[in-house]
Amino acid sequence: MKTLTGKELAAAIRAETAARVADGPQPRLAVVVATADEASLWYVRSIAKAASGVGIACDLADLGPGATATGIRETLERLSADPGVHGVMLQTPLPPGASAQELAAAIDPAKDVDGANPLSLGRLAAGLPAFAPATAAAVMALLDHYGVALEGRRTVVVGRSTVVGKPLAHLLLGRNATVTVCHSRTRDLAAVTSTAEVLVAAVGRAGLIGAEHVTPGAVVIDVGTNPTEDGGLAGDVDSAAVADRAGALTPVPGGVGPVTTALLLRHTAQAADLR
Ligand SMILES: NC(=O)C1=CN([C@@H]2O[C@H](COP(=O)(O)OP(=O)(O)OC[C@H]3O[C@@H](n4cnc5c(N)ncnc54)[C@H](OP(=O)(O)O)[C@@H]3O)[C@@H](O)[C@H]2O)C=CC1
Ligand SMILES: Nc1nc(=O)c2c([nH]1)NC[C@@H]1CN(c3ccc(C(=O)N[C@@H](CCC(=O)O)C(=O)O)cc3)C=[N+]21
Repeated sequence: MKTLTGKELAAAIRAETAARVADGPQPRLAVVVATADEASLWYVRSIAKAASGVGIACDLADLGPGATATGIRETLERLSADPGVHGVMLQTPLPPGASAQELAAAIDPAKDVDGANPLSLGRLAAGLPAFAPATAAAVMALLDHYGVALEGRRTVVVGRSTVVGKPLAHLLLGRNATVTVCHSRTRDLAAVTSTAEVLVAAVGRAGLIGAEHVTPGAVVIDVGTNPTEDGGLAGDVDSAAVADRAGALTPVPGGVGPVTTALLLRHTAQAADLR
């Protein structure tokens, strides 16, 4: 089995972004946070660090876990109207009573670098230019980087969230793949995923995908980032179990994650250019 690492691809995307940024005025990304979730805060810190590495300014608007939907909306509206800000991202999870889907409508689509505004998803579905959620874009970038053919091929996405599964299904359709989307109500998951030549797991359950879910030779992309008891990170795929069956697998950590962060920054540089 081949291991499809994301670190080199992420480094190449960051280098390309840094070169692009060096030519013009400094792009600015604003990240709105309203959570104490440790995994989420880790991601925010890694965005800030990577941004500074490529010459993008990163502002954190930390409203805290007690933030209200109104407070979050007003912050998103203010940042959307601020000509000095080029990218706006609303980090999830949000406090109870605040809906990411509803609030994301307050992000100017021109600054929606994580593709969270429903308008961005609609444009993506219609085949119009739009920012895709960085994670969905990262899956496509990894498939392209490793030369995985998509046209006409059977692809199965496990997970239908607005951040990953749904936008990814549209991106795959746009490349003429044959796409099946599974979720928690799917009957006999293994029977469906076994049809996949390309299988993407975006669920959030460590080790859900085992040998019985994978057909021999399949390319498997693991989006899951599940915290383990020892402070580590596990994917949705039981990598030891599928090692003898999969043709290729992305590792966790070191697979989709680093590419996601790099693409969020590329999107921010693009948003600054397009202004
Ligand atoms: N590396 C990265 O850049 C990123 C990683 N992630 C990770 O990806 C994973 C998914 O994230 P996200 O999409 O936000 O998660 P959500 O919880 O929003 O969605 C999970 C999806 O999985 C489905 N699901 C849950 N249990 C099962 C099951 N037993 N069988 C089949 N489907 C199931 C759900 O179905 P239903 O709709 O029916 O509830 C839902 O569609 C998480 O581990 C997250 O941490 C997320 C974003 C970025
Ligand atoms: N609006 C929104 N968009 C997101 O994209 C989003 C979000 N909210 N909320 C939280 C999740 C989680 N997420 C990760 C991204 C990168 C890594 C990543 O790079 N992880 C490293 C390892 C980290 C470690 O070792 O702890 C890796 O996979 O190599 C992880 C997790 C994006 N998310």
